[in-house]
Amino acid sequence: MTDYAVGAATEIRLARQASLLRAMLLLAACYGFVTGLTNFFVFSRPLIAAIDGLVLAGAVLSWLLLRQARLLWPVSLAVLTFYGLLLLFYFIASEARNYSLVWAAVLPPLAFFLLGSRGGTLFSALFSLLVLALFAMSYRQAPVMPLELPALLNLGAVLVAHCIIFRFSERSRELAYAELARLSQYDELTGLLNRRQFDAELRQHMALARRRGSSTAVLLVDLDHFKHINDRHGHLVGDRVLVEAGQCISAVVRATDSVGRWGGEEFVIVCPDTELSGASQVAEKVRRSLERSPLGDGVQLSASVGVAVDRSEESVESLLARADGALYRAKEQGRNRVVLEEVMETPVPAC
Ligand SMILES: Nc1nc2c(ncn2[C@@H]2O[C@H](COP(=O)(O)OP(=O)(O)OP(=O)(O)O)[C@@H](O)[C@H]2O)c(=O)[nH]1
Repeated sequence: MTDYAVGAATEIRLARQASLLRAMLLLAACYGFVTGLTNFFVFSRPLIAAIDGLVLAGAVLSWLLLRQARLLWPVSLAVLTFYGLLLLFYFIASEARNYSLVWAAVLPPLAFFLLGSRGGTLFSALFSLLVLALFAMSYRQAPVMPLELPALLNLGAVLVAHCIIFRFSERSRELAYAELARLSQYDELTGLLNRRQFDAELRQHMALARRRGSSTAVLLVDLDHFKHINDRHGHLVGDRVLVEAGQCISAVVRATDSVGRWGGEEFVIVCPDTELSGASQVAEKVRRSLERSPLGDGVQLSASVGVAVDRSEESVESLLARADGALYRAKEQGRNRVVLEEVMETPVPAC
């Protein structure tokens, strides 16, 4: 995805995480309120009612903290840890007389969604180990543990299955997201930046250059008579020529320059901190390198290059349009050449 798209997708994910966490906190608050009143007034168990009160208080406090978006991750971790430990304590305090431990199965999916695959795995593994340790200890102190062994084994197995399923699902989501990000930034055939991403990088280079008082050069490179190559050698060879032309261009420019595929048989290069004279040398280097190297199993080709350098307060579109104008003249003048933008004469003030 472009930086903008990646940012937007991340915002959506964070908003969804916050929504789920709020829904869970609401559930915990209602549960704490209802069971607290029931345990206090109906069953006369003030200790258990006090734990219910903690469930309610934890939910309200976390809800308030969540109003600050930057606290989402720490609040998520704190909520999972707090309720995980409270759950185990509740189970022990109620002498395992209720089914509160089934809530243990809710924590791993929540942890994977809120903390990602790595954080979710770590949290769920630690929590599952704690639950298993509790089983083991309770069984050594029988008859404190009234739940039957098969029920406990089933719960343990559900916890492990949840860890596997939700880790798999979260990893799949993360991999799909990374692949979408790659596809939306790079050209599928050549692996160079695509037009949108190149545009975003050019915008950034120009803004930085403006702050530093330097200039940014743009070079548009168009392979000459590419249609003939396709017609004579076929589209597969044409594709290979495009891939190798991209590699050839990337090999001769600086690591700080960015190379993109502008579309079809046209490439674009941005050279930060570069004046017109420097850009003209880069363009000549690119042109000569493409002319010298037979590409796609021996296809000889040439390229025309148009060069422009940004002017103060100029837009990306206008800079690219001037580079395109220079490229158009290179084609008109017979191809296989570098043409620089027409430098505007500074008007001489009238005496
Ligand atoms: N193999 C292949 N060909 C492509 C691709 N994209 C565009 N082309 C071809 O590139 C050719 C461009 O043709 P023109 O725009 O006429 O340009 P040209 O033949 O290079 O001529 P000049 O630019 O005027 O020198 C067309 O035949 C397109 O089909 C691609 O991804 N793969």
